[in-house]
Amino acid sequence: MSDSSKSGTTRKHTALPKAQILIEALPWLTRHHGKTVVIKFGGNAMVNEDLKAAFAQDVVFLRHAGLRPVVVHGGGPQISAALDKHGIVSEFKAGLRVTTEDAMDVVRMVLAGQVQRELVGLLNQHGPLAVGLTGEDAHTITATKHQPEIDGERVDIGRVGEITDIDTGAIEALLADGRIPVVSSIARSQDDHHVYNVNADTAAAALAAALGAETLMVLTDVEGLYEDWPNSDEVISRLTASQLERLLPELSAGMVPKMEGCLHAVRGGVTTARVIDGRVQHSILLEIFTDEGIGTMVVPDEHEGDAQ
Ligand SMILES: Nc1ncnc2c1ncn2[C@@H]1O[C@H](COP(=O)(O)OP(=O)(O)O)[C@@H](O)[C@H]1O
Ligand SMILES: CC(=O)N[C@@H](CCC(=O)OP(=O)(O)O)C(=O)O
Repeated sequence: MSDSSKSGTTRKHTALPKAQILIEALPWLTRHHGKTVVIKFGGNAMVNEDLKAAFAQDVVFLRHAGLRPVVVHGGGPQISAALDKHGIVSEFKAGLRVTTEDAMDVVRMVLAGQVQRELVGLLNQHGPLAVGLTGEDAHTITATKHQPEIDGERVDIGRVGEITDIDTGAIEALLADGRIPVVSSIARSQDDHHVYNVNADTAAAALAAALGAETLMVLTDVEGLYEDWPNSDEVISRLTASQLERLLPELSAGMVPKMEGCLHAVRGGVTTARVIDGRVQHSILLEIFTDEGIGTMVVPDEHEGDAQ
């Protein structure tokens, strides 16, 4: 045997650890293959360009790994900044933006014309994958006027919508074509010819349930649901739907639509709903392909113990 072939058999394969990392993902790849994952990217998690680019990489990775990712995006801080420029003061009631007719135009401009376009652009740096739409398109999200109850009274908060119907046709067609739908949380109106502003967590949860998604993943700017916020940063790692239901009345601010959404999703057939820290680079991959599940996971009561 020549010296050169001998050295070939003993050559150190420096890339071997990479192969091991890839093969460790095999059980997760098998489990999630062909499954729909709805990922909500919150405006507060879009804190810098690197994170947004890593988010896009993760979503494209999921798509190439055989999953069917659907992105629903928020943009609360971006809307507030734009309203400020227009001299419109932002006000929230029951965790929802009071949306006048003028504010609605700005909301639509920012979500559909700015945030959605940016995410579509980032995803499409990896190929002709992402297609942006709003709930208005092809009747994807229909809503009626939402009047939340505050201290026992119905309150008018303007053009804020309560979802009455989801038509998954356009999203299903895009998924079947191998595309990544990127959905802005604006609904067509059931009542008139205008549109409604819908909280993006609520829209993502409703879409996840209607699509029969396996997972709803909500990326935000905290590690998950804190047990005793704001007094402690102890994260609740796992909750059943019933446990969450009991906890809901105690929750405040941005966590209300998120956790109501998670509950709606798992009660609507989604296997797991997770709130995870969007400030951690590649948090989506960590969550889907490793044991190191981070954040808060909500599971249906009957699946307690077997969802991962
Ligand atoms: N129990 C809780 N655990 C974690 N965060 C909470 C809790 N209650 C309220 N919050 C607040 O909710 C915020 C996340 O909601 P929100 O600001 O709407 O984010 P996003 O733009 O991602 O939708 C957190 O930054 C935190 O200030
Ligand atoms: C009715 C309502 O409150 N709509 C939200 C829609 C955007 C959103 O939900 O963005 P985040 O996910 O970043 O919070 C708003 O106007 O801020």
